[in-house]
Amino acid sequence: MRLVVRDVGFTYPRGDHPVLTSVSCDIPAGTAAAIIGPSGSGKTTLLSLMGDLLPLRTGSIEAVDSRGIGHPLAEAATWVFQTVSLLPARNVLDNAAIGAHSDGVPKADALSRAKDCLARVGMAGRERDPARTLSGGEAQRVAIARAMASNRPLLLADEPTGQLDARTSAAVLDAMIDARGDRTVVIVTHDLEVAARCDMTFELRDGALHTRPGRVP
Ligand SMILES: Nc1ncnc2c1ncn2[C@@H]1O[C@H](COP(=O)(O)OP(=O)(O)OP(=O)(O)O)[C@@H](O)[C@H]1O
Repeated sequence: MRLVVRDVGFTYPRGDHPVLTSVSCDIPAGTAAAIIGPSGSGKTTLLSLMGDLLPLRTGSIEAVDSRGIGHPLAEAATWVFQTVSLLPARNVLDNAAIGAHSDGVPKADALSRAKDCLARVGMAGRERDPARTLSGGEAQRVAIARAMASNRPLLLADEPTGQLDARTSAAVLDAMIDARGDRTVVIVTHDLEVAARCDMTFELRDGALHTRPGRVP
């Protein structure tokens, strides 16, 4: 799914100044894009607009398929949030399968996909553990596996590896990016190492996006 953002501005209802003034970008299908920028520059705000978690008032954001047909952002997007939420009493496998299953993937397929994605993020062998027994970084990896296992064509991730050490973070990101297929991945991060693993990097500064060189050769 191609993501086309045009002239997006945004001011919070009680905000005294615009967080975003004129944001534009065009992210082709199957691309992993990083959004970096100083704290408070509006990265999470922009990601929330991309996933229709905040109402868009100025500009446009479109998720367009290969036939040029636009799709509702809320239906196209799956999320990895900064603060992970898992169902604490359910096991790791059920948590990882829940996104795909609730989107209509038959249960057996959802479980098998979830198992594969858990292995990719280094959680093989932990499938039967209750989610409440996981560390923060393990829970974060299950949330990433849950998003990877879903069918949705747009993966929006807000600091997805913030609780992982550098080595695990690199391995998990590579797994997420390598498994993207046609899925478009947008990652908000402070970490330039994370951005360097993506195909494109945008810097959000003074309310606008600036393109930076992408993946480090
Ligand atoms: N609900 C809200 N109401 C009013 N202002 C808000 C709200 N949420 C965020 N802001 C403000 O909007 C600005 C951008 O916030 P946002 O969380 O998008 O930045 P960010 O770049 O993701 O920051 P960080 O890197 O610190 O997570 C900040 O000045 C913040 O205080």
